[in-house]
Amino acid sequence: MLPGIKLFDLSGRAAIITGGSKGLGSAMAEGLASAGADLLLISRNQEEVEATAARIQSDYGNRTIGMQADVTNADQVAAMTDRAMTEFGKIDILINNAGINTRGPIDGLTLEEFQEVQNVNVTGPWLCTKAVVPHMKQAKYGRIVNLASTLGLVGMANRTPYTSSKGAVVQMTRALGIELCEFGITCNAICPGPFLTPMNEPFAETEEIKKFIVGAVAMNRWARMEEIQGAAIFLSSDASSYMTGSMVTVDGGWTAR
Ligand SMILES: NC(=O)c1ccc[n+]([C@@H]2O[C@H](COP(=O)([O-])OP(=O)(O)OC[C@H]3O[C@@H](n4cnc5c(N)ncnc54)[C@H](O)[C@@H]3O)[C@@H](O)[C@H]2O)c1
Ligand SMILES: O=C(O)[C@H](O)[C@@H](O)[C@H](O)[C@H](O)CO
Repeated sequence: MLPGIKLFDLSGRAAIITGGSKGLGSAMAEGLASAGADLLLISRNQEEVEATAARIQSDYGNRTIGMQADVTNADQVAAMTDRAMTEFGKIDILINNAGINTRGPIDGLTLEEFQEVQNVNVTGPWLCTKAVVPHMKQAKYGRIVNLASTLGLVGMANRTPYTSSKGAVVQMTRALGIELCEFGITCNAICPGPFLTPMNEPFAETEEIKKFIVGAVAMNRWARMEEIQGAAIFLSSDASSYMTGSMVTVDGGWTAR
């Protein structure tokens, strides 16, 4: 192994995770904390994100800070970046995880509902990346990990806002992967399959989702929350140094079919 390269070891690294208060964001926060990273978790819900940060810091002994910020608000994103620089002096890793999913047939959705999903899922990661990149360029190092989705790769009925936004995240990841690699910064995406997070819980018992889990997912089951952590640690670490603009599917074999 090359001197100074730390495969899967994130000790001494500082990461921002958006949407880090619950769901996949908090699962990935635990994964990165277990690999040694210090964390700034962002969410719109201050109480929730502070509670998650306190729990992770106490369980893993790293530094974990929770902060309220909306990824669609440029001033709040600037405050997020400033806070990370003040607390850690650098930003090694950005995980663009915050996202929303509004479902329904196209003729039952409003323009505002469509635009809100694009705003959070596409403008959010773009704004957060734009804010951290100058610091990463200066350090000549960075790992940007976007949470796309299998629904950025394949279609699903009644998901036009979400599939459109995740297709855009896939393409943004490819463009940034190419644009940033000359500065020592990689940008890759995870495309998760179905995880039983607060985003999906209200739909878990619907016939549509039950049929989908059995019919589309080769492993015939929901993912366990910790099953997102390997890909998140890998793409945040030196182990993925020759990857940029890549999609890593964690989908129980859904898109292999
Ligand atoms: N759950 C799945 O099966 C699944 C599958 C594929 C992709 N994803 C993607 O993974 C990511 C996380 O999904 P999840 O299921 O954990 O969702 P979730 O709803 O359980 O959690 C989303 C998090 O994002 C935060 N958030 C939402 N809008 C925000 C905003 N404007 N600013 C700041 N924070 C905001 C919420 O506060 C929360 O912390 C999303 O991008 C989602 O699209 C999820
Ligand atoms: O109800 C839904 O819209 C789906 O269940 C999604 O949330 C998927 O689980 C996920 O996006 C897979 O890529």
